[in-house]
Amino acid sequence: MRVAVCQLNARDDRAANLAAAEALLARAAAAGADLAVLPEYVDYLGPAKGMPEPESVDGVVGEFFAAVARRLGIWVVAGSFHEAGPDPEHTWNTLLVFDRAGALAASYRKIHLYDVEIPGRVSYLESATVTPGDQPVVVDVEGLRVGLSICYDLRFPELYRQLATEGGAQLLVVPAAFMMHTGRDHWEVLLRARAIENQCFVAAAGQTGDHEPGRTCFGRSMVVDPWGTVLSQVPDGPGLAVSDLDLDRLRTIRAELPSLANRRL
Ligand SMILES: NC(=O)CCC(=O)C(=O)O
Repeated sequence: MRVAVCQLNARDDRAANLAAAEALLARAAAAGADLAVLPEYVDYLGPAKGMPEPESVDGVVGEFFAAVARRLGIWVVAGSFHEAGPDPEHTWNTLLVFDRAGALAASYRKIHLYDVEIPGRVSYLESATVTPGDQPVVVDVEGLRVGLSICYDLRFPELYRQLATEGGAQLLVVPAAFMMHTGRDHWEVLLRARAIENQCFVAAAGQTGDHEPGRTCFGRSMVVDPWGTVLSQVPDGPGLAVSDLDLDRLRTIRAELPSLANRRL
């Protein structure tokens, strides 16, 4: 299984963001990727007042990525967009997974919302406009068990432990818009920790650069193996990284260092 992580600089122009995402997916397909992961808020990352109307999973964003997955013949993790819910004041932050035929294989609503106040650095209250999801999701991608998550979820190891143990995940995907201020020190450490402690591959696709005043994302999208080794990484700016997932290596690591099996709590 070959995986691509696509790093974007989405802004306040949805058509341009979708076109940029499609171009990266085309490059991923040309590089032989079976599965490509896109960042959180792939279609729009700009001021609230210009935000497109929230929509259902078969709205503009869903239809767009279904068609691209079908045309390119690859699996696409389109993470994420503002899904409309019953509460007009709140959306869900939802990731969609499309198979090679463009069929919706799974969806996941971000469980942990980014409510953080770091004076002078970060001020964000995601729960003011987003309703948390409550369902961990693992999807079967041609025999590979893939656990789904979004950005701030990364700080909550109990979610990933559940994906790996109860869900049998072998790959953990993390579409993100991780902030520059926290990303510098935490992003890679957290990704490698989730990979090591759950003995899973991790494919993390982030937004990069400036999006709107006060919002700069760290980028550094990467693929990590179950030993915690970074297999590939995207440098600053939009782009992609591609890695092959060696499932024999995962099985060897789990057999030789059986920390998942040795759990006592
Ligand atoms: N969009 C997010 O969830 C941001 C998470 C983040 O930057 C962090 O430090 O955590």
